[in-house]
Amino acid sequence: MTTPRFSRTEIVDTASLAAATETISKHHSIRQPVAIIGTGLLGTSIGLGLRAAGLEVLLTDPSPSAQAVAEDIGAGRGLTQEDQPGTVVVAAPPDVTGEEVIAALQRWPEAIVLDIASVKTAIVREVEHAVQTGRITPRDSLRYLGTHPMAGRERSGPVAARGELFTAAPWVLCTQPDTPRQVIYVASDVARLLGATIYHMSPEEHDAAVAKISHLPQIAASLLASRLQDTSVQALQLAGNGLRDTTRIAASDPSLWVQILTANAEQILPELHGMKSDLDRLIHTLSQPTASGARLDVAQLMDEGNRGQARIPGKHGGPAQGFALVTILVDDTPGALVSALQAVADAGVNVEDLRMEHSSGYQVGMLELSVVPGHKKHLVDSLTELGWKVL
Ligand SMILES: NC(=O)c1ccc[n+]([C@@H]2O[C@H](COP(=O)([O-])OP(=O)(O)OC[C@H]3O[C@@H](n4cnc5c(N)ncnc54)[C@H](O)[C@@H]3O)[C@@H](O)[C@H]2O)c1
Ligand SMILES: O=C(O)C(=O)C[C@]1(C(=O)O)C=C[C@@H](O)C=C1
Repeated sequence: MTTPRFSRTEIVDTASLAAATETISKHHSIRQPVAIIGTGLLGTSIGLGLRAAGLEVLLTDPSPSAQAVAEDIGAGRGLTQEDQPGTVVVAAPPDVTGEEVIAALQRWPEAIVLDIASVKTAIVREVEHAVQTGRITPRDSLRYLGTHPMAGRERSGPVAARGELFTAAPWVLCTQPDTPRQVIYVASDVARLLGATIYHMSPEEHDAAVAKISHLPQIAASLLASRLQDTSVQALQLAGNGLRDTTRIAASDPSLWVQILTANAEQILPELHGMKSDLDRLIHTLSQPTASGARLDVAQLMDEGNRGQARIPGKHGGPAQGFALVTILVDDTPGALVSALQAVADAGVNVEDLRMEHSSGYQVGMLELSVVPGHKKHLVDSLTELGWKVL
């Protein structure tokens, strides 16, 4: 069960397809109802997205309040003993996901069972072990497919859920050589209906990739933010975007990350050693900053960072697209943000990305919009004409 069928990564850019046709096809092969096991951030977001696509969704969570909130915000209705889901999505913490997958395969002998945990090899091994010990049959295990949506937030629980969380996000399907087509279709359709971009990888390829692009960034952000514990309030007041950009995910749930990092330790360790050697190099260089070659070495380190950063794909996949930034000063009053965005819409310009910055002590915010470079001048002119202050 561990040999990858896909030696290369296959990409089906469903988000671009959807954009081209302006609508995501609602036709799908998902067997209903869909049961979601675990109604935290991810489970509830999936429920909301599938409900919006018109699917029947059943919810269950050992925390009655998490389940009640998920039901109240419209992610589905409570699962009952009599229900026979056709598809099950396990959205529980990683260290109980394997057991929940096995329990679902046992309890609903016809259902296709997916999980969305952040690590994949450990869970595949648990399912294999359940086959070896006779808890489930090899045939049962074929109804399971491990998946991972590469979208989330630094907050947990159903209150933070959003049905649009997965729009244009990568969604990995850890397809195995013997995974039946029907199971792949169902998993693909779940991701596609939620607006995600599908990638096929083996569990091992997945875990190696996320060690670099998700787990190391989390560690770096946590270690960096940890330095702030003893930083004076006066110094923290000066914090600008640099600190905010590099520490957002340090607010993530520690119990989730304990599970992720320990489950993928084997893949993470080489990344940590690589980072340690870069740090050692910088410490060595900066301990004699005026020595011959020191400045060159620092410049090289920064340049290596530039090169790595430039390789991160942009919003639409592929090479990073350099959007132009337009910053508008917006009053900190109700409705001001809506008016600003309406003015942008009236100018006929699409917003590729946006963020809001507040300077402490001021009653104004800075609305930073990313737009296609060719549209920048027209947008700035239109907004200025309407009386908006564009920085
Ligand atoms: N948070 C992210 O950014 C993110 C992104 C992608 C994937 N994931 C994965 O999604 C899964 C859920 O993460 P989350 O962020 O939604 O966490 P969360 O803490 O918001 O929700 C987890 C939910 O699972 C419930 N739960 C605990 N034990 C359970 C069990 N045995 N059976 C069923 N439910 C159980 C909890 O009560 C809670 O409501 C994890 O496996 C995580 O690795 C998280
Ligand atoms: O954007 C965030 O807040 C995330 O934590 C998302 C993120 C990531 O991109 O690393 C974190 C862990 C998950 O397994 C998947 C996605």
